[in-house]
Amino acid sequence: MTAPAPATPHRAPPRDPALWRALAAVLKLFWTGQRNRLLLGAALAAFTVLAGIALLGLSGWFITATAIAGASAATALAFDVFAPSAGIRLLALTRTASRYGERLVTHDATFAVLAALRERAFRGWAQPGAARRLLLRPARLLFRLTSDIDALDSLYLRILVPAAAALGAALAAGVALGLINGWFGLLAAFWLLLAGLGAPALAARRALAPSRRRSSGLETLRQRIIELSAGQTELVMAGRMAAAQARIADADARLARADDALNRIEAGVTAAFGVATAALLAAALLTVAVLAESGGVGAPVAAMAVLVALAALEPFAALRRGAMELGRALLAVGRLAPRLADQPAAPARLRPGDGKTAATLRGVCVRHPGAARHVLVDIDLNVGAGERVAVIGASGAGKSTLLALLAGELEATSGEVRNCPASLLTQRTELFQDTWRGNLQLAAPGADDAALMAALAAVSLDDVVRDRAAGALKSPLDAPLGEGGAGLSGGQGRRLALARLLLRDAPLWLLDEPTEALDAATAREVLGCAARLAEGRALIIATHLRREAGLADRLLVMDHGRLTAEARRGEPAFDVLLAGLRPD
Ligand SMILES: Nc1ncnc2c1ncn2[C@@H]1O[C@H](COP(=O)(O)OP(=O)(O)OP(=O)(O)O)[C@@H](O)[C@H]1O
Repeated sequence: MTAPAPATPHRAPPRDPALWRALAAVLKLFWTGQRNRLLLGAALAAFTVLAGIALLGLSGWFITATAIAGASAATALAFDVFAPSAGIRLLALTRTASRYGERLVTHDATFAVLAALRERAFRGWAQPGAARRLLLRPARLLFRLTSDIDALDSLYLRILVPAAAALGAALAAGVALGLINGWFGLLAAFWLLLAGLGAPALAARRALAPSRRRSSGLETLRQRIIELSAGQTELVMAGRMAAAQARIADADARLARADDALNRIEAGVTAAFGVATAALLAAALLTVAVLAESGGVGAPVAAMAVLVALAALEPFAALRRGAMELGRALLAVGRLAPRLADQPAAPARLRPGDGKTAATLRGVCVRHPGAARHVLVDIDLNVGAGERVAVIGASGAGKSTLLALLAGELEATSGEVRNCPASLLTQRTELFQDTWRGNLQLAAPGADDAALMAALAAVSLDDVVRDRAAGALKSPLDAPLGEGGAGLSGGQGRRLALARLLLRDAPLWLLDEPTEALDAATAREVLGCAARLAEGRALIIATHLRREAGLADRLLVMDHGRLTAEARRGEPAFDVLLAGLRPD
């Protein structure tokens, strides 16, 4: 079970220039990724809103004009009902079509951008340093990859698009009402912008803190629930179950408090829109009454003006949701931006080009990120092509770190590392709940079924997978594997890991305690398999076990991060060192 993680600290306040730079960088990714579709979506949204306002205005005018025209037979016969009703139908149809098109285009463009961002973020986290940090907090990685990226959809869908449509509405209403009376148009546009943008802006500002609290509260709640369900047994044994439940209840209560605060703000902004609408309605009625009194406008135009003013405020209400989600989106932007930036390419490893060397290290020191002291100190090492080397030494001496360095998972703090492409077999076999094919293709995404079956045959697992599939599936590789390789014996799991190594086809294999947890007979079988498959490759094995070190032609002794002794097969020291290792 992972150690309980503290609640995520709240990130920099929104005035932080770094946050605005990050926001600009994320918006730039939207812009460069899907510029045309994003613009088309915003244009369709603005058109939908304008068509809605025109529809309401024209309907008001038409109903009033028809009523007045119907007052006498002469005016009723002269009144043209066809042109306005055709206009109403046209507006209704185009509004429906453009709304449908807008939804399609904006969501399609947003999902395309988010999919690209998710891949970019994933690649960012797959960098050696970031991946190692996140492995300590896997629940956070999951949350960041899902919720944080999803939160970015509000930036375009719920903030930029409604804002563009609302501004278009204010402008169009201002011009339409200005044609009736200049001051009327100017003041209406001013009120629309002041109330329509002011209320959501105020709400967004007030909602920043609670929506950040909500987001981090949700992350903490998920993390604690995962910890509780993954570590139930340990918690019960340690008598800490009640405390773990209390921590979940506490996170839940914090989440509920943040939800309450957000609901209050949302209710407030809804009320503010109600007041702003009522004020606009009253002012518009008074204005048209005065204009009608002075003979400036007739009743149909007056009705149209009131409805246009009312309809123009409605698009601003759509900004309400964006305002509530701005805090969450900004928090996501702040957390994601460093991972979305173009990753500096890892310093190019120099590869030995002579065909005789698999790895050369000169004066190499390594320190783990955040650690105070070096784990590897002044390492000089030369491993020939096809050579088999075992690194032995006490637990914590730095053997796994040396392999991680050669695998490219860690960078040297100083010194020079040259090695040919390497594959690492870690101490734990990482197998996932997926098909056999999915588990194997992790090593070679492009490998076809024939190549995968050949790799399984090389480790004598082809019959096992055929038995599992029992002919019921299209391909034996479709057979499912349980989480952590559940359903496989320890030896089979290790052999499956060896098959993956084979699929990578690297000239240097790094084996970290390859048979540590296996019984002697299974270990011999796995080691025989590894020795056969590694033919022609260089092999570096980190081990405490005699049977594993016995594969090597040379033994290297590591002590507190330094290589302190070595012996080649045939030298008396080799047998002495081998004899000092743990027997089967
Ligand atoms: N990610 C890490 N961050 C900080 N320190 C680490 C990290 N990984 C390992 N260390 C430390 O580096 C030192 C060497 O660890 P390493 O795993 O390389 O030793 P090892 O010789 O392989 O041990 P073992 O035989 O038990 O596997 C240890 O003191 C360990 O605590």
